[in-house]
Amino acid sequence: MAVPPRVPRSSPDGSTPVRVLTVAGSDSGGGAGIQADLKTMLALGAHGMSVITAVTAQNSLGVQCAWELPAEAVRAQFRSVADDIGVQAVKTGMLATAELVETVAAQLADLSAPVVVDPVGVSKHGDPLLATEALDAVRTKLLPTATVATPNLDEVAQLTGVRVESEDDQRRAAGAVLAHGPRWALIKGGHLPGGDAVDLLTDGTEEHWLRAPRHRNRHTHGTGCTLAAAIATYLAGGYEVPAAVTAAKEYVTGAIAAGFPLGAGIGPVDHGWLSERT
Ligand SMILES: Nc1ncnc2c1ncn2[C@@H]1O[C@H](COP(=O)(O)OP(=O)(O)OP(=O)(O)O)[C@@H](O)[C@H]1O
Ligand SMILES: Cc1ncc(CO)c(N)n1
Repeated sequence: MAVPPRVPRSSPDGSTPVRVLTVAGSDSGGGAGIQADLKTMLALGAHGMSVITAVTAQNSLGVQCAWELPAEAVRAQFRSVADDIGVQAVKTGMLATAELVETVAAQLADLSAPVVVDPVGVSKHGDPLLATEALDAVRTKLLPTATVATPNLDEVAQLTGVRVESEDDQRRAAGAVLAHGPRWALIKGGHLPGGDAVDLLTDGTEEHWLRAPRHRNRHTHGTGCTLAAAIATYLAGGYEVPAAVTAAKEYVTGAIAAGFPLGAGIGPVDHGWLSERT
């Protein structure tokens, strides 16, 4: 198994340490959302910060309840972090409502740091994490701010209408996502059948097919959040997009292989797997 690097101790501007922000929902079970993101950032050697958009009561069986925060609370958290500590990359995850999508997009539009948009729509159990009325704001306000957008196949279908069943479809889906303005699209094939988990990264010119062995482990709670947070961490550390996504894929693949049972349902990936290796 490839062992991904940790980011350098100091960030590209010479300051220490690399600082990454996640704007996402809290997962009480600790496997996805804010908790997955902060663990990923720590594992890869960065200082993680958080803007909490929503609180979920969630475990290995699904999302039992969710409450979004007021837009003012989201804006205030963002300003506190950006104005004082400084942000070298941002990852967005669960944004819950159209108002929060617009609030976050407005903050991102003024930021010069790279942005990874994980357009979270539903949880692994099918529980909604984004209001259907918010899809338009994701397309028109959030995706244009993205350096990389990382939809899974359900999110691609929701956002673009493209149904993906093959690698050719992944290419068409990427074109449809790029039409909404992100610089790069990563179309994750984790939900496709096949011996490998294959993701397509493209900016419309370059194509990178990222392949990793599909692990038969059912403890995959938090895969999408972990991948997007790792990409943001590597971008904050000065990596170019293809190198950042390649290293992030190595990190999530190892975390899936090491995922463990907790609760009666789908357990979390192991964010700490690297510390066993190095
Ligand atoms: N069983 C598996 N073995 C190896 N890699 C996997 C497996 N399942 C998913 N992946 C990879 O994990 C990453 C996340 O993809 P996935 O499609 O699971 O995201 P997601 O559906 O957004 O996750 P989430 O359920 O957290 O929302 C991708 O790189 C994908 O290829
Ligand atoms: C809070 C949160 N964000 C994202 C996901 C995606 O799976 C989840 N299950 N929970």
